[in-house]
Amino acid sequence: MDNGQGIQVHDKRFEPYISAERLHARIREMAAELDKRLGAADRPLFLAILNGAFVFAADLFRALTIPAEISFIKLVSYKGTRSTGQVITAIGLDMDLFDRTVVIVEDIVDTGNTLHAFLPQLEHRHPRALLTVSLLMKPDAAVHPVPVDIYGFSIPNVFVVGYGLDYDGLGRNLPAIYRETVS
Ligand SMILES: O=P(O)(O)OC[C@H]1O[C@H](OP(=O)(O)OP(=O)(O)O)[C@H](O)[C@@H]1O
Ligand code: HPA
Repeated sequence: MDNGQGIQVHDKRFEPYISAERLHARIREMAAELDKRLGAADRPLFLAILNGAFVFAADLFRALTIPAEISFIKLVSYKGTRSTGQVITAIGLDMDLFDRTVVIVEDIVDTGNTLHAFLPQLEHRHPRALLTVSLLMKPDAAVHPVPVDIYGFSIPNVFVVGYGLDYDGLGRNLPAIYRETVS
């Protein structure tokens, strides 16, 4: 698929953007920051959002040295009424979050719609603290400002694939991140 110049996924061309080495170096730094910030927390609970975050979450979690738990949840979004806007249901969120230190793990915050709709649901469960961690964020695409406490890379408003991120189901297994080639 990779001919040295770029790759094809479905109908789109992509070019190398963030190498596997840069990803892993940055993730080690993020884990060190989390170790420091969560060192006093009692068994912080990492909640990784499926599907995209599964690769990042696995590497980030293994780079931590503090005792911590991890669980994976899937968000299903549908359009509510005009007053409720986007509605999100979390599948697999069956643990008690009361008084827990919870760390949301995302692969990307793009428009912010997902976390904007989901974070209030978590707040309603009264965690002791709620942190958000995202590998990537696209500030120029933000529709809703959402708090991202720790992020790996701030990127322009370009479509990216790889390292868990997909284009129509493909590309998640690429070890690095590629950006769409706009000709
Ligand atoms: O800030 P936003 O514009 O809401 O975009 C971010 C969300 O989009 C992606 O998920 P997606 O719904 O594509 O599902 P996937 O993780 O299964 O690919 C990504 O994993 C985030 O959850
Ligand atoms: O740039 C992106 N790539 C893949 N999935 C995404 N979900 C939100 N933004 C993106």
